[in-house]
Amino acid sequence: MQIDVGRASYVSSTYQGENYAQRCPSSYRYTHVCKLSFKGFVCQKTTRSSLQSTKVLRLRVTRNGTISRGSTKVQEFLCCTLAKESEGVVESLNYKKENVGVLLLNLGGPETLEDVQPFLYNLFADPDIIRLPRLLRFLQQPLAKFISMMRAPKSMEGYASIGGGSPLRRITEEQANALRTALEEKNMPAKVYVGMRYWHPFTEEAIRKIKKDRISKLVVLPLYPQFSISTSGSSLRLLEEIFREDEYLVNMHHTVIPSWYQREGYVKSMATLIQSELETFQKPREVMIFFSAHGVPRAYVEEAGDPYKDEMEHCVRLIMTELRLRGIPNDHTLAYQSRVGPVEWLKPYTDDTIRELGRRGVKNLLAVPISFVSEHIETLEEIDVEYRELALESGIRNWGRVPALGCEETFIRDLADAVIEALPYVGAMAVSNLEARQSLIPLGSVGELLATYDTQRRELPPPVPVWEWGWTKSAETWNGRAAMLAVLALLLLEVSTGQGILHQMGILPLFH
Ligand SMILES: C=CC1=C(C)c2cc3[nH]c(cc4nc(cc5[nH]c(cc1n2)c(C)c5CCC(=O)O)C(CCC(=O)O)=C4C)c(C)c3C=C
Ligand SMILES: [Fe+2]
Repeated sequence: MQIDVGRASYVSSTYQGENYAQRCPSSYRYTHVCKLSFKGFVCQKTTRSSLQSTKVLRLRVTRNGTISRGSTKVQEFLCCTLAKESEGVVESLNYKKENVGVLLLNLGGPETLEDVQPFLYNLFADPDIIRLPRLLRFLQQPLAKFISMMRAPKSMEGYASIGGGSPLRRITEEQANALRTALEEKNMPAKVYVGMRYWHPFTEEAIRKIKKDRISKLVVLPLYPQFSISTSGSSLRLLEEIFREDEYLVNMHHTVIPSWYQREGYVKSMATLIQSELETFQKPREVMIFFSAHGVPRAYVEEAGDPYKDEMEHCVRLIMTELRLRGIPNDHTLAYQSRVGPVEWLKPYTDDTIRELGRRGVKNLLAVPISFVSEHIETLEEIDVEYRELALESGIRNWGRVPALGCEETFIRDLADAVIEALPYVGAMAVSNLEARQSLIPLGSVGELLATYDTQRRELPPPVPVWEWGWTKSAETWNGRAAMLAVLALLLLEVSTGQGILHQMGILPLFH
């Protein structure tokens, strides 16, 4: 028996009737367990690509060793598996060389203070951030201009305090380089591209490079561990639009890794960072582990079906389980930070929780930013400055913060494994693979993935106010809504009459 990938002799001598899982090194068993039985020429591949789900794929192997279903994917899967498992043993892999690319998607951030307002404009012009009723969609851009101008001074203050710009581009590019090296070390040479949603290098720039390099297989990897409509979802929607309009891209095989917080490498690297930061406290056992996730408006979860909250809670459980296995029994809390505007965001809020923990007599707090893998304004300013100050005022004596993962080795190596494991699925999901639907958000093509959630694209309350005043939360909410209506009415009037303050400021004509 022989399969025409990998080293034929290796395949024939070891796979016959044998439980492949028994031959895998233990570290490897977590990611792939392959059971190949050639009796009756059925090949069964069991993939545990995450701690969460076990996937089983049955395939027919013909008498001459070729696989009758999904042959290319499986051949490549076996190839990667063989190459990985028997590193140094396999000398030649005679499968067709593909031009593999990895596209890292991220938010992007202003690099200078002048960039802040146009960056905010791009963010608020995103219909996945401000979703207007169909009839008012024509107002998206003028509204984005208006809100970005209102918010820019406050945001600029924040960016000024962290050195005049966001470190996101630099860190993401370092991560891309590290991932390329890790893939090379795993015998899977690939080009790695960075595509930002709201600032340079924009997704469109990355796509231009991908086309120029004639990439034939693309793995799309949003750099958000957990999936949200407002982050990965928005980036993927943009990507889908770009793909749909381009003949080359429509035909290029691709797959998406929608969320990966459940991967062993991520969970373990987070646990290691927490463990080492705990050791900096005088009494590590008494420290409250305080997970602070970026919030989203509640309506995203409750009305549009955003899996973000579920994934976040699951993520925290996995990290805590890993810490317990390491003999770290500390208490922990999860709260949501960075809310903007008068609508309700996911609760509990980070600031309220810090005050509450202070009231309950907690004296040692270790903040763990959990929704993002690089340092950014919300770790460097909001957590390190604002929340630290609030914690000390609330009676917490010792404060610590876990650094973002950045280019941490185990993490990057695991991302490389995620890419390698995704490759067999490239181009495969258009056939509505049942196996892929087992996970919360399935691995799949952009189009199919977007169809699995938020199908109706319901209108959502705008998460940001266009104006804020008032003393109480409820007054703020109603003021916000009233102001929103007033501004919309003004905008409507301006658009219909061609006269008004925005025209005088030179804003509206830009969008005509
Ligand atoms: C998982 C992470 C993030 C989610 C979810 C998210 C949702 C979300 N954000 C805004 C509004 C703003 N976000 C801003 C910056 C920003 N957001 C994230 C991550 C998530 N956002 C990051 C990493 C950054 C920082 C980038 C950097 O430059 O370092 C900003 C700009 C900064 C500011 O003015 O506060 C805004 C505004 C909304 C409305 C939203 C969900 C609907
Ligand atoms: Fe944000």
